[in-house]
Amino acid sequence: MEGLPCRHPAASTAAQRGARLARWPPPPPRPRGPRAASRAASCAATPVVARSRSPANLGLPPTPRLRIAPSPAPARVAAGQGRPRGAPLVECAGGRPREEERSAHVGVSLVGEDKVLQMSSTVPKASNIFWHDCAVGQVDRQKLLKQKGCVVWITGLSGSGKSTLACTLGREIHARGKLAYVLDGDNLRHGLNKDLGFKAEDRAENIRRVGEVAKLFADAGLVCIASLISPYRRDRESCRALLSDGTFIEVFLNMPLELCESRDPKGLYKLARAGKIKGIL
Ligand SMILES: Nc1ncnc2c1ncn2[C@@H]1O[C@H](COP(=O)(O)OS(=O)(=O)O)[C@@H](OP(=O)(O)O)[C@H]1O
Ligand SMILES: Nc1ncnc2c1ncn2[C@@H]1O[C@H](COP(=O)(O)OP(=O)(O)O)[C@@H](O)[C@H]1O
Repeated sequence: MEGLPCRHPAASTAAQRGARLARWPPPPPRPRGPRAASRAASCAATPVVARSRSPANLGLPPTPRLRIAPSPAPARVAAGQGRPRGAPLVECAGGRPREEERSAHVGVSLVGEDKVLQMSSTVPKASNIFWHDCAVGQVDRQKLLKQKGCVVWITGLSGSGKSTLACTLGREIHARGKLAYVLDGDNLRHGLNKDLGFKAEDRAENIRRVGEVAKLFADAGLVCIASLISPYRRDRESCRALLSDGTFIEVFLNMPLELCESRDPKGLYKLARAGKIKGIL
C-alpha cells in the first residue's frame, strides 16, 4: 500500500538493505506468533492502548441488555460426566483455560470428554515460514474504527437461538455505528467448512478454523460474533487462548433440550429421533 511504511523486506529502502547486508549473515528470525507480532506493530506505530480486560469495555456506547426468554437457571455439567435429563450438553466456561487445555496449541494429545483427540491449532506443518510484521497493527485499526476488536462466541444446542441472537446483536452494534461481523456455523459449513461433518474430530476442526478466522476479524478491529453449537469446552478454550485477555466473550444459550426440540426449525431433532441422522447434540 502506497504511503504506508511496512517492515516487509521487499518494502525497505536501498540504504536499509545495505545496512542489513553489512550484518550478513543476519541473526535468525525469532519465532513469533500473531499476538506477539500485533503487539510489536502496535508499539512501533502508536502509544500502546490499554488492553480491554472487561467485556463491557469494547469502545461501544452502553447497550441496553438483551433479554432472551426463557432463561432457566444455568445447568453446569462437567466434561465427561453424564448430564441431567433435559440439560444441555454444553456449559459456560469462565476464566482462563486450564494448563492442559492451553497445551492444545503446541500439538499434544488431549484426553478429553470421550476420547483422545489430536489438536494442532497453531503449530504449522510447513517449515521455513516466518511471521511478517506490518507497520499498521490492531491498535491503529482500532483507532481508525473507534472501537475495539473482540470475539463474542455464542454456544448452545441447535434451536437454542444462537443465530437469532447473533443477528440481533450484529444489528444492534451496526445501529450504533460500529462494525460487527457474524460467523454462523450453518453458513460457514456452506463454504470454508463444507468438507467437515459432525464427528468430534470434525467439530473440533470446525471450531479451530472458525476460531482462527474470528481472531483475524478481531485483529482487524471488528466485533466478531461467532455462533456455533461448539459443544466441547476444550475446543472453545482453544479459541479463547488465541485471543488476548478479555477479548473472547463466551455466551452460553442455556436452553432446555425439550424447548429446542419443540422448536426444531430444521427438523433435525425429528430426523435424529427417527435414527436418520446421528450426533445431534
Ligand atoms: N448431527 C448433525 N447432523 C446434521 N446436521 C447437524 C448436526 N448437528 C448440527 N447440525 C446442523 O449444522 C449446523 C451447524 O452446526 P455447527 O457448525 O454450529 O456445529 S459444531 O459447532 O461443529 O458442533 C447446525 O446449526 P444450528 O441448528 O443453527 O445449531 C445444524 O443445523
Ligand atoms: N428468544 C427466543 N424466543 C422464542 N423463539 C426464539 C428465540 N430465539 C430464537 N427463537 C426461535 O427459535 C428457532 C431457532 O432459533 P435459531 O436462532 O435458528 O437457533 P440456532 O441458531 O441455535 O439453531 C427459530 O425459529 C427462532 O425464531
